[in-house]
Amino acid sequence: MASITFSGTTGNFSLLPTAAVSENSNHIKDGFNPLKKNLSNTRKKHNGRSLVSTNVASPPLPAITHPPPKRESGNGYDGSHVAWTSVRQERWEGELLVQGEIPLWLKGTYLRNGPGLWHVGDYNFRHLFDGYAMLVKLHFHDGRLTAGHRQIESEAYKAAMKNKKLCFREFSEVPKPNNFLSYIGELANLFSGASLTDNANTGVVKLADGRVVCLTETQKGSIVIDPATLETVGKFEYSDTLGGLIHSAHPIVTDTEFLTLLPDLINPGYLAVRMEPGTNERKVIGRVDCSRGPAPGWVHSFPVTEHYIIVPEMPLRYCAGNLLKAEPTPLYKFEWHPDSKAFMHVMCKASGNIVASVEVPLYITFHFINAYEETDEDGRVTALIADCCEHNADTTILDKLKIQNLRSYTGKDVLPDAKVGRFRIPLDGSPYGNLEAALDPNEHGRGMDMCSINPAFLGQKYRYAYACGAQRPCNFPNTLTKIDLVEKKAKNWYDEGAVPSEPFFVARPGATEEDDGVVISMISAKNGDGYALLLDGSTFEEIARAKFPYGLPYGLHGCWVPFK
Ligand SMILES: CC1=C(/C=C/C(C)=C/C=C/C(C)=C/C=C/C=C(C)/C=C/C=O)C(C)(C)CCC1
Ligand SMILES: [Fe+2]
Repeated sequence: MASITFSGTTGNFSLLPTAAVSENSNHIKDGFNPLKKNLSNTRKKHNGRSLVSTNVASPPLPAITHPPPKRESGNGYDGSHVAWTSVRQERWEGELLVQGEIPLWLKGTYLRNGPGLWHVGDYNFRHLFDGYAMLVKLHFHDGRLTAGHRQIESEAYKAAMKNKKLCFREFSEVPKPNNFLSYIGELANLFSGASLTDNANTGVVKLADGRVVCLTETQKGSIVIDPATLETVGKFEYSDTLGGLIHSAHPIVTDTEFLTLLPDLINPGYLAVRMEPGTNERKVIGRVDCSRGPAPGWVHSFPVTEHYIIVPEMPLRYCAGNLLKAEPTPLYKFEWHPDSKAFMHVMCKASGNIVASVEVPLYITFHFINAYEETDEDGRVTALIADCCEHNADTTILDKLKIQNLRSYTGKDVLPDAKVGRFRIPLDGSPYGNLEAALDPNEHGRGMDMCSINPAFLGQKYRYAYACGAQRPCNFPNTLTKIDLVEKKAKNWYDEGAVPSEPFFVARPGATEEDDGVVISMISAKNGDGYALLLDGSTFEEIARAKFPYGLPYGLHGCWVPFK
């Protein structure tokens, strides 16, 4: 009888395949079945029920595995932390044993998207953002937790699995042409967008009409999934004729609309567009022209206030030349143009008119946290405040996120400093805006990214943000941090050697305080474990955790699908 162990290159990686209770269960080496370990270790009474980690709810599934790449491949892989180790199984589902108490009001599914597979065959990808998208779900019901993961079946992923090689252009990876003719064909495909990836590995949003869409920065990488099964339903096809190839990876999604920005690489600028629930048609609200620089700035996310869309224009700009290159450049598809300056543009949501375009200090941000309007005593809006995770205008963060750098941590403090950058954008016609730290960055170890807020405070004056900070030395943000923007203080959660993913706030139904709710994160632990963690949104103390039967790779952004 064939037996496959999943002992990985880390030596501490264990994975309970979905096939554990299926006809494929012979694929698990007896002494290595973590289900057995769980059964013996974790039969406990909880809320009067006997809880064991079991996957009996899962239907028999094919055991599609992703064998780890050979160590000898010579491109930097040393398998040092489970956060940066590809998941071995295409999918899994099961109930987790919960330590602590999950509040009974927490009913629904937390979904987290992110790269989960960083190799095809023996070829290792170079950058964190190259990995093939993997969804993780945590389904909370009656104080219990059913979890799972599944690869998103994008064209890029399916083609790589079928042909055992990279077939589409990813963030830093480009497929190797077989010959000169195919190179020419490849260039043509690039202009049409055909060779760009649809690997939707960045975020996941629940639209007001109930559809759940995974996203990346290519428009074609908008993929509808089923939040219960994590199955790939199909492409989200935009029915309009706006064209373009890329968009912001972080649309603003509310009960009434979906707003996003489409950078225009031909006539440098941005289109702000709106899509109504139940439709696939984006309509133009307005346009911002870039007055300086050869191309628009990278726009991974953007903030909104009640009445305005803020269009950030960073000096880290898209670069058509770099898009065409076969090998990654130091700044990938982008270029740093400090001479072209940095701007914040303000567009009226209702009219599409630009009401301010101010020059601001140079900055680098991927993630805006929130924004709101400042008013005078007559209720007139005098300025906008926009907060972001700001990397001190230093582009080196992109390099630090190379997989090889993440995997080869030596204990030295190499994470570049970051802060909560607070922009003040005057609406009185002044040409300049300010950018300052909203609190002393030492409060959060000078690490700052992957943020969430109470969604009821979107576009409103707010007090709390949840993000990943740093406890130094480190090479990656390693704390969960609650930022109090009024007291200018941070409270940090830390587990030595652990890599936590974005803390996601879910408000308690009926809450009247901004921080009344829970914060969900998934942790890739030092010993190779993976666990879901629940912190109290107010005290920031742990209230529950639940261990997966396998280690979790790092993930990016999540969303909440409430139980109906
Ligand atoms: C595939 C193409 C592109 C893809 C761009 C992608 C996938 C961008 C993803 C960006 C992400 C996930 C940014 C996250 C930042 C997180 C940070 C800084 C965390 C820091 C921690 O300290 C384009 C580049 C759009 C070009 C076309 C092809
Ligand atoms: Fe992001």
